Amino acid sequence: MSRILVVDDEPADLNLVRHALEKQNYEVTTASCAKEALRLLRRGGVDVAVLDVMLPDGDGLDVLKKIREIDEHLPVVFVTSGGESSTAIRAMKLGALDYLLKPINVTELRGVVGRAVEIRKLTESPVEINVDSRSSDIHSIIGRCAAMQEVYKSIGIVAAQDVTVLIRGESGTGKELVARALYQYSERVQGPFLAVNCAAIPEALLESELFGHEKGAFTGADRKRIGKFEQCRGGTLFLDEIGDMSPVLQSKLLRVLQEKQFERVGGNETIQADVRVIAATHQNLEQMVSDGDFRADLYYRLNGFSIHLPPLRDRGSDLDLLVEHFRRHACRDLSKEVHMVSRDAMQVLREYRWPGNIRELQNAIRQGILKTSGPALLPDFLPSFVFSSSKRVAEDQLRKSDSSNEAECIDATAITSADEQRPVDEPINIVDGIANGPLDFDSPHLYDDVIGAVEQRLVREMLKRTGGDKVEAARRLGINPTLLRSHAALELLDLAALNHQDEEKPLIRPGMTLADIETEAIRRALQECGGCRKAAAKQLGISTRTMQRRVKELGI
Ligand SMILES: Nc1ncnc2c1ncn2[C@@H]1O[C@H](COP(=O)(O)OP(=O)(O)OP(=O)(O)O)[C@@H](O)[C@H]1O
Repeated sequence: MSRILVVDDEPADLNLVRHALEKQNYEVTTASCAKEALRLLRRGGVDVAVLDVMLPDGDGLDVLKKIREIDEHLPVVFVTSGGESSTAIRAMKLGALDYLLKPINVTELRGVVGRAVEIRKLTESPVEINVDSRSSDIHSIIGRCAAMQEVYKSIGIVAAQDVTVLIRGESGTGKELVARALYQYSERVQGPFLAVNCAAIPEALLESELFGHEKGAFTGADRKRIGKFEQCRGGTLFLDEIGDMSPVLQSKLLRVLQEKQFERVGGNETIQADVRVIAATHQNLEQMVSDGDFRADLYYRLNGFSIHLPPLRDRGSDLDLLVEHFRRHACRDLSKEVHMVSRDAMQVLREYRWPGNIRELQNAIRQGILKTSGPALLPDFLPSFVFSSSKRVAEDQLRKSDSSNEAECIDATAITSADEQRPVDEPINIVDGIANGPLDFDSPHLYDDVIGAVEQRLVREMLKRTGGDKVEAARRLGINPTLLRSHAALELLDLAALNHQDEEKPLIRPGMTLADIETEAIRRALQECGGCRKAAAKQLGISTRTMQRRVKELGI
């Protein structure tokens, strides 16, 4: 139950507010002066304060400043008689949530306090962070970083207002989740919430999907169809990937937003739209406007209130919370008992850049849990793209592979010391001494082991000849890194250095599945195209819609 502190030195007003709020099932605490109010606030547990602007021992501005020292985010609602409104307005500029005029209108009071309570919930306990709670919902928004606190505040401010909201952020940052939160905390919560992904529906069908069509409107329109704007009457329509909307549809959407009217495709009847639109995009709409790909007037209309979701790599220790959240849910869904993520695996997860953000993290944890047989998720169980991008783990692996190679019959380093003594230009038989014992023809890794060992020897030899110049060594070897089999050879050449020189980075690495390779290809194309799916799709020779679908399916 939310606790409201009401402070007023006039007993009649104090009682009026107290009764009005108690009827709403709030727990109400009262005080008649600033000193008493601050004492109660210091004790904690207050969710919202409703304060008279003029108290016998201080005015609203002073009290607000002191409140802020105690509780930075406490929603404060001022109550004022007409004469002190300027103080109340100044207090709002200092961060008070709202102010009410005396005589108090109870409905208004309840509305403002209700909103304040929601904001408090969203900002102070916005997420399920009790990792042991079995009841926690997979759809909870998890995160405590400052940027996410801003998101919660924005949700609190705008959710209950019937305005269009634009949610921006890279793919997989939780835009749909936020849209649902906006809906959930809105007045329209009794109405439907419908979502349309503008990039996933073929252009020709999208208009009819949104606005419906009359029978015979076009070939194949054998019956009248009700579109989402009509279905969603009284509710909230989430238009995802708004940047992919065609110019014709952009105009039609603008009209709905401005005039709240539209016609079905092929129809004359004007239909009233009682729908709140929440739009989302990962695209740079400003750039699209200046390129002429997105209508400026629609952009301004949508951008009236926007919420920006930070990429996962900027969320600091929220990653740990999210990992824990997804571990628990994956275990529950897959009936696995993986009690923890090992420290090394956490390190790998922290070092990865997460271009696919939270969706990618969720999938990585799920895949890891699937592969884990013991009680702890270890780095080896993480998808290869996460694992192999961690430098520290790569070094560990190199050490491991070096030490295990020493013990095994296939040995890339067997004649290294002899090589050191040999003049640089003396001919060498690179396979000599590679196998220092009988080969295990039953080994499933025999090919990789033998070829990998030869590679290592070859790379070492070339590095010697180029005086350690890795880029030159790769060039002279004519190496296509995608074909290298041995991790140690890759490390010797220091792919990071090669990439830095704009050399090709291996797209295909040993152990990758087809899905891994596709994921990697899409991720790179996106990176090269600055996150623009359209351009990346073009680069890969697939349609934007296929790109859209694969990004979701592969959890990029
Ligand atoms: N803060 C968060 N806490 C917990 N789960 C989250 C959070 N943000 C996103 N997720 C989860 O990550 C996945 C992707 O989120 P969502 O679909 O909302 O992202 P999106 O930004 O809309 O992606 P896209 O741009 O690709 O449509 C979902 O499974 C969602 O539940």
